[in-house]
Amino acid sequence: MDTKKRIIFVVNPISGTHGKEFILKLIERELDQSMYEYSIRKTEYAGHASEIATQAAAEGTDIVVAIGGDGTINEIGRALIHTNTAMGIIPCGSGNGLARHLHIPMEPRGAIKVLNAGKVKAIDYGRIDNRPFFCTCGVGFDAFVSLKFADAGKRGLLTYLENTLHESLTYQPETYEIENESGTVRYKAFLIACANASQYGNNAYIAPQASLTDGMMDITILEPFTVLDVPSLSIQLFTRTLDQNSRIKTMKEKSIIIHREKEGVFHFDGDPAMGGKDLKVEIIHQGLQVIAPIRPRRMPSPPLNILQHFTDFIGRQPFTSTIAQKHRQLLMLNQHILRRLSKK
Ligand SMILES: Nc1ncnc2c1ncn2[C@@H]1O[C@H](COP(=O)(O)OP(=O)(O)OP(=O)(O)O)[C@@H](O)[C@H]1O
Repeated sequence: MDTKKRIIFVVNPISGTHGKEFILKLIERELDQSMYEYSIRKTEYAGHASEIATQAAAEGTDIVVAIGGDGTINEIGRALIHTNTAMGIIPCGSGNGLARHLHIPMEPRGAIKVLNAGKVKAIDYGRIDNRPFFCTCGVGFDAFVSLKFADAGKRGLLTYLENTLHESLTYQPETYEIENESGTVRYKAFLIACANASQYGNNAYIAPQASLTDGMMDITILEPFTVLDVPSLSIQLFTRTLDQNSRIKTMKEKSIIIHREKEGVFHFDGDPAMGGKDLKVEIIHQGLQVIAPIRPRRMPSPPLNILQHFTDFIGRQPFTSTIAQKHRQLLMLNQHILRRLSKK
């Protein structure tokens, strides 16, 4: 009887970085084929990764590996929750928040080694308005940016850049009420982030204390701020100390309801969706199996030089040959710059 485990690699050809053909060759060379038999599927449209993963789980596939970013991970993760199929990750997005939190190496060879080690770990996931998320979700400026970003393809790069940058400068904080078991608290906020993982991606730690296994979500509320707050907020975002800023309020909860003045956009793992005035956000403990490093590498000391960090980020963006890919990468880059702006 064949005792090899079955893996399906799901490639999102349009996600952030890395040439995907190179990764497919590496898989052939580096994956332990005495342990695994594998197949590869490429997504053809948004939502396709979810369909592939749902079918894989129904067929009893052992592991579905996302070759993409947090959007692809969301699609695959939500199809695998509460199944016996584990999710693996070869990080290929522009932010890679979940993979970074799990200490999965950013280089594909290292990520394949993690698959070969085959260590399965159960992690929590969240739901906002019944939509699963694995990294972060929220309302406010971030959700607004995710919506602008989703519309960008239809309206063209220049219009997108112009509108989003302009609106980021004039974005007005809104009033929200957060209801938990002990009552309701009102906040005026630029954004409210509900975090399962500690970061948005690119080591931007919106919820530095968040854990994927504590059954709780870390809520970060960014209250209105002035230009004088910008330097400390931006440094603290990248040095895992944002929770020390006086403009930031934090809570740890299993479940909350966000009440807002009107219906509108929220985001889940960076993708926008429209919702009503009241949004239930909750964490489900250990609902997803993931393949993660046996012993996470020690966390590096907090980076002190934010400029270096930003330069590293810019330097990591490859320039690919087709105009469409360049277009998309520019959009990605802009999205991440805006994400940074939104935390300042
Ligand atoms: N073949 C496809 N055509 C169009 N869209 C796709 C296709 N496959 C997947 N998608 C969508 O592409 C979006 C972006 O992918 P993903 O989030 O993985 O990359 P990223 O945005 O570069 O990474 P990150 O979220 O880490 O910044 C996802 O929301 C996914 O639904």
